[in-house]
Amino acid sequence: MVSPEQRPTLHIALIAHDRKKDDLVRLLTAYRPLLERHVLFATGTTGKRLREEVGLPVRPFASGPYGGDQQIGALIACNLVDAVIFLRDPLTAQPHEPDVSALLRVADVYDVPIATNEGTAEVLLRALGEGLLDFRAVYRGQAHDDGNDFCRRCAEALA
Ligand SMILES: O=C(CO)COP(=O)(O)O
Repeated sequence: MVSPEQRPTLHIALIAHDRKKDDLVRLLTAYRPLLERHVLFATGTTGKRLREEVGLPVRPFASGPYGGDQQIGALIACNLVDAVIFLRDPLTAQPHEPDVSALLRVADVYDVPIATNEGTAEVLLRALGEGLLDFRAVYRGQAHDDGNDFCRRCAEALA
């Protein structure tokens, strides 16, 4: 039996569209002790709220409409993201819809567990707590393009 302290630190991306941000804040407040020991990053406005309202040490990326989804997608393409919680708003058109689709697509390319609604996010967080996502640490960093300097530098920056 592996104790929580022995478990690998995972890289988790956290994103929410505007009308889902309150839901994400509430959800992650409940799971804060679990998340604190992992490397967390988020799109700009989501990250600001998680830092200020939940107290999570979230690394900021650009705001979604300004390329934040693409930045996180680039990390996924380096296989540096182990799980994504992305509470999407399915009822509001987004100006950067192509970026959203691209993020979901690249997560599928790399088989990254991704939750796009609160129900699945709850399941993913419980799985994280049980160690069911630890296998991701084995795959992390195995980019399709070996010797990719961009990915190597990103990995160093996130370490
Ligand atoms: O738009 C987003 C995801 O597509 C989220 O971006 P923000 O966290 O900057 O609001």
